Amino acid sequence: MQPRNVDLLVVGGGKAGKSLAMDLAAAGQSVAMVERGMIGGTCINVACIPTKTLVNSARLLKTMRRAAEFGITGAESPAIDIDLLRRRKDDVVGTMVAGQRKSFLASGMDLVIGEAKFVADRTVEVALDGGGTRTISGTNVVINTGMVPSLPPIDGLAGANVQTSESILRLQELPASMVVLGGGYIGAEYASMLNLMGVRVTVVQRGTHLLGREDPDVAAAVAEAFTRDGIELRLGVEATRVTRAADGTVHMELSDGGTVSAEDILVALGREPVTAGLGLEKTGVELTPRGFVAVDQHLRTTASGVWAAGDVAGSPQFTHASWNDFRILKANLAGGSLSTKDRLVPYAVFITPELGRVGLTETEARAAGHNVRVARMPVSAIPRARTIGELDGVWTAVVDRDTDLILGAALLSAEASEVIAVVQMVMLGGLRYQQVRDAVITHPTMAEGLQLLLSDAFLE
Ligand SMILES: Cc1cc2nc3c(=O)[nH]c(=O)nc-3n(C[C@H](O)[C@H](O)[C@H](O)COP(=O)(O)OP(=O)(O)OC[C@H]3O[C@@H](n4cnc5c(N)ncnc54)[C@H](O)[C@@H]3O)c2cc1C
Ligand SMILES: NC(=O)c1ccc[n+]([C@@H]2O[C@H](COP(=O)([O-])OP(=O)(O)OC[C@H]3O[C@@H](n4cnc5c(N)ncnc54)[C@H](O)[C@@H]3O)[C@@H](O)[C@H]2O)c1
Repeated sequence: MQPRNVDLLVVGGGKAGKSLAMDLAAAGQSVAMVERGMIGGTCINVACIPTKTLVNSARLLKTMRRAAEFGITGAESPAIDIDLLRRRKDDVVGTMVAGQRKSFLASGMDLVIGEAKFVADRTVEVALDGGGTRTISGTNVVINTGMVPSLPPIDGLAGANVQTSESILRLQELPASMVVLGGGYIGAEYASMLNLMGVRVTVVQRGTHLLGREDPDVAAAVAEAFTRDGIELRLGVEATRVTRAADGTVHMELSDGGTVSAEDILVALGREPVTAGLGLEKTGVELTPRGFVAVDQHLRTTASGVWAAGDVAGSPQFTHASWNDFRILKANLAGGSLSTKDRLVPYAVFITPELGRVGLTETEARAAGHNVRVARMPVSAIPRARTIGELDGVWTAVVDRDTDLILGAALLSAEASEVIAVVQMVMLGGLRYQQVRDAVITHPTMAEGLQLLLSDAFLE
């Protein structure tokens, strides 16, 4: 049977792919999108949205425990009800998934639920969810298959019935203790959240500091906050062997000869691109040495008419980066030449207090040859932090001494995920740091703290 040919075939309904599919279908193009089951993609189903919903509950619990400090009595013994917690998370996710399905169908796209595999040039065969197969080809094809948790070959790990960032969302009971293997973004967010929920947490991290991509002083401030809140950190060590005893307890042997035991284990050792088994060689798409789809700065793969976007294309692993990939693809499919080069991609790590990041770290700025000034300020200096009783954290910014432009910032505090967007806009607008320092900013807000940070008191 001849494959059905469409103007656009999207393989994997991630942020970039689904946005493009809806957009072009609504504009009248023939579009098919193949998705193997997670309507709306990773972010909505098993990543950003459920985790941040849970983080919100964990923070609320923390605030309620401090109620008396804020002059409120009657909330002395708040507790997590895991069933209600899961129900709220499922409600938030379910509502968003339902909304997505509606939008997909309203756009006029052909939504194909099943597993796609390339069988020829720009052509996939789909093993349909309901049984049977369908073959579809596209004049243009976008690969947006994302990433999945990786389980490295650590002795015993595969047989230890471990939790990943996906399975942990289905927990029926909160364990009394948890070892979190990996101190990157996922490990740090879960460690922080579980600890607030009353789980005794130990983080095992190979690197000498948490959040390996951050400056050592920023990571040290995170480590200090974690330790103060009762999280145990085992830094600079690797897990060498993992076993789960008959009573369910997990035992981990470490490279320094130490051991850690806990009721459960979360593995957060990074994610791997979904490219194996996709049959990409059948359509002439090459991979990078690490298994990502190789793309140029316009998101073109090595095969004519085949594009890739999001995590699988090696874009920064954030939903907003994939969303920006959509904009680039949309322009380039129409003959434009938008590029991923030099784009400013901020992010926030939703630990408590949270870390907002944009631009260069101090280490990166110095390595790039900038003549650097560093601003560093305890969050307790910000009036708003006093009124909300959130004094933990430190803000840093890196300023170019020659141009007075802000090169980057790391804000560890309450509301840092919001304030970092202000810094991003300052950077995008090319404002000098003095223009922020001397502007009129609403009092008392956390954003106002940027003026203090960039004043003589804190800028070296
Ligand atoms: C626990 C966790 C928390 C996170 N928190 C945040 C956060 O707070 N903020 C943030 O910006 N980012 C966060 N991220 C990262 C973010 O989730 C990803 O960067 C983003 O979802 C990547 O989207 P994407 O467009 O690459 O594709 P994805 O959303 O990953 O979509 C890929 C889709 O392809 C489908 N697929 C794969 N193979 C096939 C196939 N063969 N056939 C058909 N369909 C297929 C999959 O089912 C999936 O739906 C988090 C990630 C994790 C794991
Ligand atoms: N808020 C957000 O935007 C957010 C939240 C979660 C995840 N994400 C995205 O998801 C991606 C994946 O997150 P992740 O945390 O799984 O990966 P990661 O790469 O950030 O962290 C993995 C960590 O595991 C450590 N590690 C590796 N092997 C080890 C070993 N054998 N023993 C001990 N430690 C070891 C590494 O040193 C690293 O710190 C991130 O890069 C991020 O872009 C984003």
